[in-house]
This record gives sequence, structure tokens and C-alpha cells, in this order.
Amino acid sequence: MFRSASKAFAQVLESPRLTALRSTAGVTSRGPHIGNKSSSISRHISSEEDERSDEIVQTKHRRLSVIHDPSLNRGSGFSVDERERLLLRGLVPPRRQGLDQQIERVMKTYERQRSDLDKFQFLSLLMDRNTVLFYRILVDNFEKLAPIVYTPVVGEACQKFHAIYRRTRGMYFSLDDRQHFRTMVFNWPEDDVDVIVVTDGSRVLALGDLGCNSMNIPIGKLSLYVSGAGLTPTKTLPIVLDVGTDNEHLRDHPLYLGLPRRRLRGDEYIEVLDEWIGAIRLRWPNALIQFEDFSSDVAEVLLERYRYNDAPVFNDDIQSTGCIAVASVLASLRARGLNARDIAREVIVCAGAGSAGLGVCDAIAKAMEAEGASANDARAKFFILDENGLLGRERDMSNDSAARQKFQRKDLPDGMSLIEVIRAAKPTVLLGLSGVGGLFTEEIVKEMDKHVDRPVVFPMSNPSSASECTPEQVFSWTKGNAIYASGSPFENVELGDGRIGYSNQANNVYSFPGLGLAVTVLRISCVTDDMFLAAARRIAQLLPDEDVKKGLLFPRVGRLREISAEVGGAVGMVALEHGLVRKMPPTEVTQSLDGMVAYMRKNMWEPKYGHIVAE
Ligand SMILES: NC(=O)C1=CN([C@@H]2O[C@H](COP(=O)(O)OP(=O)(O)OC[C@H]3O[C@@H](n4cnc5c(N)ncnc54)[C@H](OP(=O)(O)O)[C@@H]3O)[C@@H](O)[C@H]2O)C=CC1
Ligand SMILES: CC(=O)C(=O)O
Ligand SMILES: [Mg+2]
Repeated sequence: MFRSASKAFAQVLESPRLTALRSTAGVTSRGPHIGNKSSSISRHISSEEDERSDEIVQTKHRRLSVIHDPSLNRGSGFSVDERERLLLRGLVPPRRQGLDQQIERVMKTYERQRSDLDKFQFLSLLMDRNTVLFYRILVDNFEKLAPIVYTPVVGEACQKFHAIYRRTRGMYFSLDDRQHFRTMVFNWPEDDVDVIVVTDGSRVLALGDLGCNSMNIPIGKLSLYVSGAGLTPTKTLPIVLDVGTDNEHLRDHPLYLGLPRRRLRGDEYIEVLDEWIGAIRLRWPNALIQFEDFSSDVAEVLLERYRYNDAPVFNDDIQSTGCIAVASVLASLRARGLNARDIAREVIVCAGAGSAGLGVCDAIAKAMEAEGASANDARAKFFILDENGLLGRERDMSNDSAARQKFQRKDLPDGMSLIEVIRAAKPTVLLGLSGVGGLFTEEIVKEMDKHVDRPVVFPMSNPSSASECTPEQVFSWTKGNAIYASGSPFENVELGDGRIGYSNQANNVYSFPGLGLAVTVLRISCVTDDMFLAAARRIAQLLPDEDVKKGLLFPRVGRLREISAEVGGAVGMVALEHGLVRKMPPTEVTQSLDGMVAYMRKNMWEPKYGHIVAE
């Protein structure tokens, strides 16, 4: 994708019109908007330009304001030309260093951090300082750093947000700002926003209501969009809607940064959301909006309210978790020597009937229907429990959501315990979306193991402390027979006989970044369930049979960029087929899935220094 930097740059300088340059060489403008952008492009390029992307960033910033803008800052990496033209002489150390040396310094300091939370803070500060360096390090060390910027450590960082807060990032829309949302959106400096992740902090992982402390969740998710799918960092926007919190500890804490009031509920809450989404659409009509960690009482309501408006919206916990769960089940069928159509014969027990559990079961049911099962036959394969046990016959569910009612068992008594359900249902797949650490006991897993050759056990709750069981437990209780995937990362397990018990990570990080890439690149107008199903099928096919037979379900998360290109390609083909693409790619791209995957890959932002040009 990237041509030699000096060649690309020379091309830019020869071009007669800047508008043409913008489209051919990725010219962007940073800093205060004052005057004609084409007025003063430098014509003097140093021979020391190396290893740079062909991106050209124009700026009116000079001196320290360049260094204080993380998307412009290069620390010791400013070129001689940049130092000269941006008036940086004397403001950075004399010796120029490349990204490699900067990475070495940063990683050495990172390793000296004592706790995971210190590591989280260290990386946050780096993100605030130097965008390219932060993402280069995250991309190159993804498997190692994802558990810090994402689950599990992001959970602790949210719990302690009020205590460790250093600097603002993203936007807050609070109840005090009502009637101002439509003007506030113009306080954000970027006209171009591709993806927004928004939370109201009402259910953060399994850590409950964290109110305004939840900001690290949208920040973390968006850092995965950038590192894992090549979205452009300046075009992402994390948002917290502060509608109060029912977390008394936080509310009463003198350092809490949100509104110290009870959480708003009911019609008024919906009115606030309507006002917010109207404001967002006013400024960024095409941006993808990802609803994240909204409690189950509102998650589905909001999704249904906004998903068919003329702009892309999805709920991550419902839909992309559904996607990775379907992918996990499909891959586990391969591991058991079965075919995709055998999904309709699976028997699923799911502990957890919140939006994630119901979203996952609904997605698996739809995958069964897509393989020919009737809606009724598919439904009959599910046994779902909440805190009160099985959603069974006698339960009054008249006030429950349609999604919950759909999974009520009319043939079994209400409130059966998990072990009783396992005995009665003899499941092939056991799902954990309860947020209850240790819920899958030895008795439960061994009972399941009695009835199937290879029990499929997916404790998907986050963070790690909420995992319903660990891989060590499951592999030891099943003598290595199980197929395992958890929401948060765990190490593989040595089984002692030369075999490895693979600990897959069934987390929605496998699906949302690739979806966002496709929506952005093709300007997809609406996110549909078919897109998630296509993505799930693709993810389930990424590994060769010999790996899958061993219990590996999909590639490690360290290969997320490749996976996201595949997901984006699958989503893109569905969008094309359904007429939801607003920005058509070249014809040859539309001819095949492989072509679409390559197009996704080609459109990823790479964390490399481009050329900063003084305006
Ligand atoms: N791996 C992934 O990618 C993802 C994982 N998740 C995880 O899923 C979990 C659930 O999320 P969400 O649905 O939004 O949360 P909720 O709190 O809305 O749902 C939790 C559900 O678990 C039920 N539950 C509680 N205790 C038990 C128990 N002992 N046995 C059976 N069920 C029980 C609750 O029952 P009741 O209704 O009676 O309260 C509720 O139905 C979280 O840990 C979250 O981090 C979420 C999204 C993605
Ligand atoms: C992964 C995720 O989205 C969650 O646990 O809520
Ligand atoms: Mg979530």
C-alpha cells in the first residue's frame, strides 16, 4: 500500500492542485483552521525521510502546540525539516531518533511498571502524548497489551477512574447539559468521525453500575478499532452519557467526576437518548454508533429504537457478542468432526438471561434457522437461566422483553437449578453470560461430560474474575476432552500427556473492529444481523482443520488485523448484496469475497509517521 515516502511526497509537490493531492496522498489538516490550506506547502524535503507513510498532515500549529497535539507529536522523531518549519529547534533533544528507538525506550519503561494498573496508566499517558507511537506499540504487541487496555485490566481502571484520572479524552454528555447537546457536538474538534462508542456506564463488564467512571470502556474499545482494524484514530470518538449512577459508593465519593445523583430512568431517560442521538446525527450523520455496556433493561430497547434509522447503529454486547458466540459454536462443530448444518442439533444451556445471554442465544437460534431449522425447533434447543434458575413454565414473564419471553420453557418447571437443567437437557454447549465467577463447578462440568464426547464450555463473562470457570478447571474435570473459550484471556493449559488444552477467547473484539472497518470504508447505511452471521461464518473458517481438531477455534487475538479484514470483507459482501453500500468500491472489489477482504486490508490506517507540513 505504501510507496516510498520521498517518492510519494515528490508527487504531491508536483501536483498542480491541492484538492487533487488530498484524495491521492491522504492529506489531512490538523490544528486551528485559519486561512487557505494550500498556501505554504514546504518544497524542501530532507533526504533523511525514512520509513514514513505517504500521509501528509498540514498544520498551522507551531512550537509547543505541535508537541502538545498527540496526533502531531513525534517526540525525538521530528525530522530536520519538521524541526525547522514547525519552529521546534531547541524544543526537543538534538539527536533525531526513529520509531524503533522510541519503541525500545517506551517498552523498557513499560516493563518497569509494577502493577497492571500502572501499566494501564502508562499506556494511557502514551496515548495522550504520541498517537503513532502508542498505536505502533499496541499493534506490534497486541496479544501482550490487549489485556491491559481492554479486559480484564480496563475493568479495574474503570472502578478507579475517579482516583487515577489525569486528563480528559472523548466527550461527556450529562443531564446538566440537556438542551445543549446540539451545540456541544460542535465543541469536538473533528468534522470527520467514523466510529462513536457510547456508554451510560450502567453495566460495565460484570462490575455493575460505574456511572461516569466507565469512560475507559469506550476509550478501550476504540483503541481496538484502531489497532485491530486500522480505523483512523482522530476519527474515533468515545462518549459517556452521564445520567447519574445508582452506585452509592461512587456517588458519595468526593473524587467522583460524574453527577452525584440517582440514575435517570423511564421516559425521561429515553428523551435524553433521543436528544443525544439527534445531536450526533446533526454533526456526524454517517458515523457508526456502538452502544456499549448499557444495562439489560435498556440495551435492547435502545437498539430497536435506533437501529433502523437511516444511519448505522449496533449494540456490541448483544450483536457482536452474538457473532463471536456463533463463530465459536461453528468452529467447535468443526473440532468435533461435524458440519455447519449440525448447529441445528446443538443443545444449548445458557447461564445468564441479560442482554448478552439473550443476544447470544438469539444469534445462535438464527444461525440454526439459517441452516434449515424452523423457529420453533430452534427455540426448543435452548435452556436459559437467570439468578432464579431456569426460565420455566410457571414464571410470569408478561412484563419481560420479547427477547426473554421467546426463551421461556413451557415443558419444564420454573427455577430449576443449573445442575438440574444439565441433567435434564444433556447439553452439547454450556454458555456463561452470568457475570458470576466460578458458577460452573466440577459437579456441573462433570455432569455435562457424561453425556457428550467433547463438552463445549464457553464461560464468556468478563473480567477474568467473573469467568464462570477457568481452563485449568475444565480441562482437568474433563480429562482434556472439553472445547473451551472464555470472554477474558487465559493461558493455554499443558495437559501433562504432551497435549495442550487450548484456551480460546470468545470475545466480541473478534467482530466489532472488522464491522466498523467495513461500515467506514463502504459507508454502510445500516448494520444488520445478516452481517454478523456472515462474519461469524468467516471467523469460524479461518483456521485449518488440523488446528481446529486440536481445540483451537480461531486465530489468536494477536492476528486481529488479519481477522478484521476477513470480518470486514464478509460484512461488506452482505452490505453490497442488500444495497446498503453508499460508497461503492471499484468494480473488481465487488466480484469476490477475497477482493473485498483485500480492499479492507488496503484501507487500514498504519501507525507510521507521515509528513507534517507547515501551512
Ligand atoms: N465475551 C464477550 O464478548 C462479552 C461478555 N459479556 C459479559 O456477559 C456478562 C453479562 O452481561 P449482561 O447480559 O449485559 O449482564 P446482566 O447483568 O444484564 O445479565 C446477567 C444475567 O445473569 C443472570 N445471573 C446472575 N446470577 C446468576 C446465576 N447464579 N445463575 C444464572 N444466571 C445468573 C442474571 O439474572 P437476573 O436477570 O435474575 O438478574 C442476568 O440474567 C458480563 O459479565 C459481561 O462482561 C458481555 C458482552 C460481551
Ligand atoms: C466484552 C464486552 O463487551 C463486555 O464484557 O461487556
Ligand atoms: Mg460490553
